[in-house]
Amino acid sequence: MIPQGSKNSRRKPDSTDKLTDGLFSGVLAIFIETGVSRKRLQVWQRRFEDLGGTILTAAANLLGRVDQIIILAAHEAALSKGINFDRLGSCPNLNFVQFRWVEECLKDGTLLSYEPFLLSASQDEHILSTDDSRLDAQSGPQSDQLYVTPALAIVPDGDLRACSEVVNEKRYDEVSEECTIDTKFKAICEDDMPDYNKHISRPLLELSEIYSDVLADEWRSLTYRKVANKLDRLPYQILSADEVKNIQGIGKSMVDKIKEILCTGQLQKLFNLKASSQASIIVGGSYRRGNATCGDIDLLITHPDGHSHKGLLGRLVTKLEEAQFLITCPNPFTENITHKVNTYMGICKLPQYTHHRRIDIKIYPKQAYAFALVYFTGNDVLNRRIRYLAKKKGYKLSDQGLFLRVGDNKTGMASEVSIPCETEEEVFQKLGLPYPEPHERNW
Ligand SMILES: Nc1ccn([C@H]2C[C@H](O)[C@@H](COP(=O)(O)OP(=O)(O)OP(=O)(O)O)O2)c(=O)n1
Ligand SMILES: [Mn+2]
Repeated sequence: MIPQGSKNSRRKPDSTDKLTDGLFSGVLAIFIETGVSRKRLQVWQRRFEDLGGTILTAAANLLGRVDQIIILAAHEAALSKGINFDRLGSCPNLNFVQFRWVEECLKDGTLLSYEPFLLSASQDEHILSTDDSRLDAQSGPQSDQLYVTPALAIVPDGDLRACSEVVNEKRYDEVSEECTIDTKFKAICEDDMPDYNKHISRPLLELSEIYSDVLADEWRSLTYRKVANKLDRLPYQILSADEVKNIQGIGKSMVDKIKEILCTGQLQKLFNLKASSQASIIVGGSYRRGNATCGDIDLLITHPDGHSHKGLLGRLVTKLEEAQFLITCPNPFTENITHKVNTYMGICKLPQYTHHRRIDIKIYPKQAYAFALVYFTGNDVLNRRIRYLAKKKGYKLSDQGLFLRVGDNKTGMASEVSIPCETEEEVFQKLGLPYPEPHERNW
């Protein structure tokens, strides 16, 4: 539970306080579906969440966990549906507010006071339990039966008469003493919300990034990012996976992942993806041969799953440009469609250095990687020799593979399918050569 007054710099919004992105940031709400069209409800809910609000289900068990929550409903009668007041009962700032408040906030671009939009309700279980025959959702609660308890602070100062028809006079004083507009807004606006759930949201965000940057699965990436954002906005700490079931838009498989993070402190799926993804990267050329100086950087990349290398170069280059490592060139890509090799040829610079360096990044499919490694490790003299040797043996050797020549050697025609080699050792073996370590390839 968030102790009252433990948060610093909470502000009371005023009409000049224009908020946009985080308009509903830190606001926990339960939307009561009764008495409003599903479409309208969905529009409000989407806008509310997009602007930072968190929607909980009516079944949310928040006993002792939150100090501020609003119940949004079309009208007072709708409040009788589906709210478990036992579970919300210890929330000191529980407000019942018309949907119109959301609409007006959106129109105004500011977080408006609840005051003009407050609904009267009772948490008395005898009156508001869903199966209570005394409540009629169509005609609304009978006025003489509805009253407010101090814990349910819904009546604003100076507005006591407005509710006089439905509020038991005897309880009025208690209510007004405890409830002021200030307390209602106390927890809503926060300049710097503590990171209650970063330990859960961080691994989910990492998953989102891997899905987007490495696996090009934007849909999954978005799903994880959305859930991580929802958790970041919560003004309380999630202690059990059961609690996230009550947050709108978090499905069973996500609940399972959150449960795993809470129980084990990590996420096996993330661990596996990290272990298998950004691919296999080797710096080739003179660097790999161990030369003291290098003319450029030759990066060779593949992905072990055989297909995730596709589209990787674009995403990688974008990231490295964003990191200001790669210097954008006017036309940096050359794509060899026939052989499915992606090449970036450009310039790079580390932030702390003044010198720029030439860099080539080449991405190969897994089945060609061993041949590419041999070729781009070089040196060029060795390459010419082994190409010549391969030709004499009836093959054509390139960075793409080892192809059996067809017809007579002069035509240069070769099979389209390479002899499979997974490692450089195998390439040299197929050519009948002993394997030279990279540093032994300076011919
Ligand atoms: N005409 C060429 C050019 C290159 N290569 C192969 C062998 C090279 O070792 C490798 C990388 O090319 P580089 O031009 O980057 O050469 P190095 O990395 O060997 O040397 P440097 O330090 O000059 O970059 O590609 C080749 O076989 N024939
Ligand atoms: Mn080089």
